[in-house]
This record gives sequence, structure tokens and C-alpha cells, in this order.
Amino acid sequence: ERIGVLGIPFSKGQSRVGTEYGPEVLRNGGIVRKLQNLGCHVQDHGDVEVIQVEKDDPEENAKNPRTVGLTSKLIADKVERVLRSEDICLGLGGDHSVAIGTIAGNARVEPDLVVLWIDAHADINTPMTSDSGNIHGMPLAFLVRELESYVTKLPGFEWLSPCIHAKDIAYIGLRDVDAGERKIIEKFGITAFSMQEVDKYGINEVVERALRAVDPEGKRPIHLSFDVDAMDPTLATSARDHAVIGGLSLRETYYIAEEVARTGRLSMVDVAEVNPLLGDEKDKKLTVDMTISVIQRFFGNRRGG
Ligand SMILES: N[C@](CCCC[B-](O)(O)O)(CCN1CCC(O)CC1)C(=O)O
Ligand SMILES: [Mn+2]
Ligand SMILES: [Mn+2]
Ligand SMILES: [Mn+2]
Repeated sequence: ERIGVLGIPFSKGQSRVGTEYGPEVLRNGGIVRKLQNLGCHVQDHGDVEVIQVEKDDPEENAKNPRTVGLTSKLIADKVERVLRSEDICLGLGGDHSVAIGTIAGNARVEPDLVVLWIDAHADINTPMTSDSGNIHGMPLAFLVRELESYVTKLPGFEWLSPCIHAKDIAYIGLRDVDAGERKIIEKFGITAFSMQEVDKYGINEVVERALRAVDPEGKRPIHLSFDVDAMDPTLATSARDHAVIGGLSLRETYYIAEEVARTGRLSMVDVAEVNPLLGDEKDKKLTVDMTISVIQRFFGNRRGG
């Protein structure tokens, strides 16, 4: 497999600083070499250029809309270019608003893709339903065709057309879903496995049901968007910003990665919300090592060898 690594040093989808250092700490943690040691052909495509728009006032309660929207366009353009020359793109975030651009870019190359969203949160608030105005809690709302009439066209987002259907999404790991998001998930029948279902059915059954729900014939390309806060906070301490206890264990997260890798249909993996400024040095090292060990399993490192 040819892997294209893309750094997306972005933090304006939320109000804390730190996620802009995500790509740096993951690279310093040796991610490129570790994937090469798995026998992968890995090409580092550098970082997406981040745009900072001055006087970027909130619009419809969404914060930094122009900065997020214009950067998302650059992300989409870069992801599209990477996927024209590599088999898989590994996007290193950056807060989870980066998924607006990564999914839009991937969908240009793989229009039939499905999305697996591994996260404590549903990230599908519209600007109207969001209580924080942070766009990292809204990315899917900008991408889902059925939500187009509910989502105001924010300044900076003129370039973006929704490119996935609600039925093409499956969540795993939910445990902090807002009321407005719950309504959207129910109204549009989005496949969602919360931590309760993980406990009820076990991770193996959940992964199988999620894949079957979005792609019963097992032939569509997969965009996997991984928010490190899906993992239990004792593991991904640097995702403390929205740390929600009772998350996925390391083994459950490994299992998801191994099973998705086994499909052979992985098109892109986003790794979002690594914030090395939250927590101390030990927290940072733990989160980086943990996250890299999960990424390795998306690319062929299997516990059984
Ligand atoms: N749904 C939240 C969190 C989004 C997290 C984004 B991520 O990419 O990390 O998944 C939650 C908003 N709100 C925070 C305060 C609580 O009292 C109620 C929920 C929001 O801000 O929209
Ligand atoms: Mn989250
Ligand atoms: Mn998220
Ligand atoms: Mn977060």
C-alpha cells in the first residue's frame, strides 16, 4: 500500500490552542518510520497551509467561520491531490473540523465512500443547534446532503457542497451527544453505536454491524475519522478538552483499526484532536504513543503478527 501522510496543523474549529501541534508531535513520535517498518511505502506530503482570516467574526453563532471554511478548502484540495498519487491518505490533525476538508477531498476521488466516525461525540451539530459555536462539533452537518436546507451557508464555505448521505455514516464510541444531534441521528436514521452498544454487543459485533449497515456488499471505500477522545481519557489524556469517561479501551480501538484494515478498502484515516498542550509531559507522551500504536493497526500491524 502507498500511504500519503498529510499534516493538518489546525485549531480554529474550537477555542483551545494546542491541536495545531498535533502533526508535529505525531511526526516526532516516529509515525512515518514506524509505518515504513511495517513494510508500507510512506510519503510525507508535509502540512496543509492554514489560513488565518482577520476579523473573522462569528456567523450564526459559528466561530471563525471564514478561517475554518477557507482552510477546509485547502485541506480538500490537498487531500484530493494526495489521493491521486497514493492509495491511502493519513491526515494528522488538528481539531476535528479538519474532517470537513478531508471528507470533501476524499469524496472527489472516491464519490462512493462511506464514513466510519470513531468519537465520543457525534460532531453533527448545525450552527443553529450548537451550544458552543465550535465548528469541530459540526463537521458532518456541512457534509450530509439531507442537512443542506438546515445549514446556513457560512462565509468561507461557498466552495463546499454536501457529498455524503446520512445512511453512509456509522458512529462507534458515542457517549456525549447533544439533544439537537440526537434528533438529527434519529430523523435521518444514522447508524450509531454508542458505548452502551459496545458493552451490549461487544466491539466485534459492533464493528461488523457498522460495516454491514453502511456497506452491505462490502465494496465501498472507507473514510475513517478517528477522534482520539473516543478512547478512554485514561489513555488519550491529551484529548482532555472534551474528555468523557467510559471510553473505548486500547484493545477495542485496536480491534476497530485491525478490522477496518482487513477490509482492504481504507481510503483515508483522519486522526483528530491530539492536543499536546493539555496535560503534562507524561500525558503527552502517553497520548502520542497510544495514538501511534492505533494508527499502526490501521496499516497492517496485527497483534497476531
Ligand atoms: N458537542 C459539543 C462538543 C463537540 C466536540 C467536538 B470533537 O471533535 O471533539 O468531537 C459539546 C457541547 N457542549 C459542551 C458543554 C456541555 O455542558 C454540553 C455539550 C459541541 O461543542 O458541539
Ligand atoms: Mn470528540
Ligand atoms: Mn470529534
Ligand atoms: Mn474535542
